[in-house]
Amino acid sequence: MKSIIANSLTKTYGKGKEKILAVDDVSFDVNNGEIFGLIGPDGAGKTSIFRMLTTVLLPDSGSASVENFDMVNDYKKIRQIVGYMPGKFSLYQDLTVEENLSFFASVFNTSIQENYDLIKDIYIQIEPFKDRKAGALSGGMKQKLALCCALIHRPNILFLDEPTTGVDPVSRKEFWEMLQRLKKQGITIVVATPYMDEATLCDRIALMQHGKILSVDTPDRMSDAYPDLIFEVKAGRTSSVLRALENFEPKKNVYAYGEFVHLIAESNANFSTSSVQEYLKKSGFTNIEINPVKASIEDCFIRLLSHKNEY
Ligand SMILES: Nc1ncnc2c1ncn2[C@@H]1O[C@H](COP(=O)(O)OP(=O)(O)OP(=O)(O)O)[C@@H](O)[C@H]1O
Repeated sequence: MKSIIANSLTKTYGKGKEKILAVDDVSFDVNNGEIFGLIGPDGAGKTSIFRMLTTVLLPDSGSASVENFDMVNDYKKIRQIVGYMPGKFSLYQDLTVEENLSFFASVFNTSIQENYDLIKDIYIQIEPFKDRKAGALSGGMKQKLALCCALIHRPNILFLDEPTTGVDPVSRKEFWEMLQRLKKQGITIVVATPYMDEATLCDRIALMQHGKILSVDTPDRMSDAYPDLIFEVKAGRTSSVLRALENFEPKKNVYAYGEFVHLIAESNANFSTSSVQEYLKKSGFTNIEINPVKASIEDCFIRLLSHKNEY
């Protein structure tokens, strides 16, 4: 069963020369009970898609249904069954943790007690600070409170817009563990994130850039379908290795990848790791490390950006 079906959603902002095409003919669907990730850099159009699907924003054209409710005609019904955690901290800074939660519960005619079992795992971690003003919480605690508020009316679908931006790595990991637990309770989760490493924690992902979806699939299938060879190369300073390999042939692409440089070659290219070794040695590099690696989602994304027309 589909939780969300989006058909050719398009959204522009502004007029004339100022006109921005934020969402460009986007279609995708989300299965019931899955964690679906919209992955893309700032400005890709993720928030605009979320705002349309949660009925905060009307599309210029296109349509969508959420749990079989039409985004325009049934917007009131959709608002009852979705939880939305916006990217920017949306809670009332001057209200305490408990007051924020009570407020969001009252908006949906429910109470903290009624749905406590759903948020318990998360709320328990911030309950010791329930009398603290939300504005005085750490980033990780704010995020947990915002998640509790988005869940307090027991939504069928949870929309999380960049929930881990500005959160430390330990809290990020804990957050994703919480999402897996919510998924087990049957909640469909749609999460927008600019972090490529979070893509592998989703069941399926859509890679986005400039308002367009470039590819939709499971993270595993996406990386298995990567058609080229990737070698990670290390030999001292990444920037120097990168500069040197930019002139190496036959290569298809080369870019910095953490402490490595990723060198891409066509699978049928006359390419050997020893020729790269030789080339780098001749260019004065020592301690050269070169290994074939499997494509990460970031590699897939970079490829899609440079080969848009092939897809
Ligand atoms: N209210 C608005 N008025 C004008 N332009 C807007 C408005 N909201 C978004 N945009 C523009 O639309 C494009 C898509 O923005 P959107 O917020 O949907 O992307 P995003 O992927 O969520 O990125 P971010 O993380 O930066 O919010 C961007 O170029 C943005 O500047």
